[in-house]
Amino acid sequence: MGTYSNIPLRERNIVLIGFMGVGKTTIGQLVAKKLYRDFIDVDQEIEKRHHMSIPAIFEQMGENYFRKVERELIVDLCTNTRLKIISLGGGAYLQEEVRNACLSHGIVVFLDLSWENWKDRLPSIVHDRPLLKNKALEEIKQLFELRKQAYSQHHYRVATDGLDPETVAIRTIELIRERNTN
Ligand SMILES: Nc1ncnc2c1ncn2[C@@H]1O[C@H](COP(=O)(O)OP(=O)(O)OP(=O)(O)O)[C@@H](O)[C@H]1O
Ligand SMILES: O=C(O)C1=C[C@@H](O)[C@@H](O)[C@H](O)C1
Ligand SMILES: [Mg+2]
Repeated sequence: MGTYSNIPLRERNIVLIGFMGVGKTTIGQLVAKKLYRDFIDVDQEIEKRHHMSIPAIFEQMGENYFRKVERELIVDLCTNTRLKIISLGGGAYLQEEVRNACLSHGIVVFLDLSWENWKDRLPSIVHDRPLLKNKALEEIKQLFELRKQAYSQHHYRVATDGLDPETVAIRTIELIRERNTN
């Protein structure tokens, strides 16, 4: 994986990727707290800037508009900030420009939850994820499988099945530390 940035490893943003509901927001907050770093959740940042919820943005402005705003924000954060913990929205990483910016300037961590475990989480997340609404489980599974290809482009992978958020956060930090100091 090419690295074209001259940002020192220890200063790079840590970027969490993975499917909707795997825990990017939850884990990102914990990692930031443990490392005494600022946390930025891209979905929350877009909601704040628009004074609107993600479902409302999708409904009133459309998904294409959301994707453009999401892409521009992430490229800006990757290029112009350091030392942050950044949680992406689940679909952001499907955009090539986003992948390139994150991989070049940041440390990309893929939170990997199996489909079997993920589907138990669906009832708790469906209400505010417009892409999950009114979809049959089989359709969601196809989306889950389809996106694996993009998520496979990462620096680190943390398998999260059966682990509570605290443990996932600790593993994430340990993994990055181990590799960066060896
Ligand atoms: N390791 C975990 N074990 C159990 N539940 C978890 C874990 N991580 C997150 N959750 C729960 O799963 C739900 C989704 O988590 P979260 O919002 O962090 O996902 P996300 O990856 O940020 O989703 P999105 O891509 O839509 O932003 C929340 O209810 C959260 O409490
Ligand atoms: O996976 C996706 O495409 C999305 C995930 C959420 O984080 C939000 O960014 C939005 O609901 C779209
Ligand atoms: Mg999130």
